[in-house]
Amino acid sequence: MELTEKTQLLDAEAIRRALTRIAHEIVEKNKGTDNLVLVGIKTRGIHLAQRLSERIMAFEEQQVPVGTLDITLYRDDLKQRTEQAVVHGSEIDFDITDKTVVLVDDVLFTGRTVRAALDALIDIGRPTQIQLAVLVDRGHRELPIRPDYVGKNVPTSRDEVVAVNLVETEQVDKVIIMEKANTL
Ligand SMILES: O=P(O)(O)OC[C@H]1O[C@H](OP(=O)(O)OP(=O)(O)O)[C@H](O)[C@@H]1O
Ligand SMILES: O=c1cc[nH]c(=O)[nH]1
Repeated sequence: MELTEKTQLLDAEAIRRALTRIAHEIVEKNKGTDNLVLVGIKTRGIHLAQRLSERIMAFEEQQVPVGTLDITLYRDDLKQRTEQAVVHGSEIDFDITDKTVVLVDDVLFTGRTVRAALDALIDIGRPTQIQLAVLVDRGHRELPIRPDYVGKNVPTSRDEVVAVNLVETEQVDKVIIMEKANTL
């Protein structure tokens, strides 16, 4: 499937400002950083969680731990085109029981990845609360999942793909909409 770049949604400055705002919102909503932990969803959610933790350290002088979850979507039924999310592993070397866990991902679409992440977290421990932070909410939810913190809400068509590029993975910070040239 060919993808072509259509529009740039966020540049590096806009991503920086959105993450700074979200970092402040997380601390404000939770009245500080006590019992707060961040868990990033592979791949880019991990880098965003690390950036949020660094931002919180800069203005609160508190270290918020960052864990990671590795979740992959696969299409299990070509006829129904249903996507399933599978957890491949986690690196959470702290106890999440009695903690407020902020899950972090780059894009929220159907919600299937987040649902798998919620299952994985509940298997690992008993958090007091789980919140969700995403850089882009592009709509088209298939499950009753909503984010608590959003960098940008972007109305999209199903045929588009939102691509988050980060310095850590693509050597540049930008968010673009890609259009599918043809669909199956
Ligand atoms: O709400 P959903 O429909 O589950 O879609 C959102 C997920 O899709 C993307 O991951 P992708 O599987 O493309 O992996 P990647 O981020 O490692 O490229 C994105 O990073 C989210 O994790
Ligand atoms: O557009 C989309 C949909 C799911 N995941 C992405 O990263 N982009």
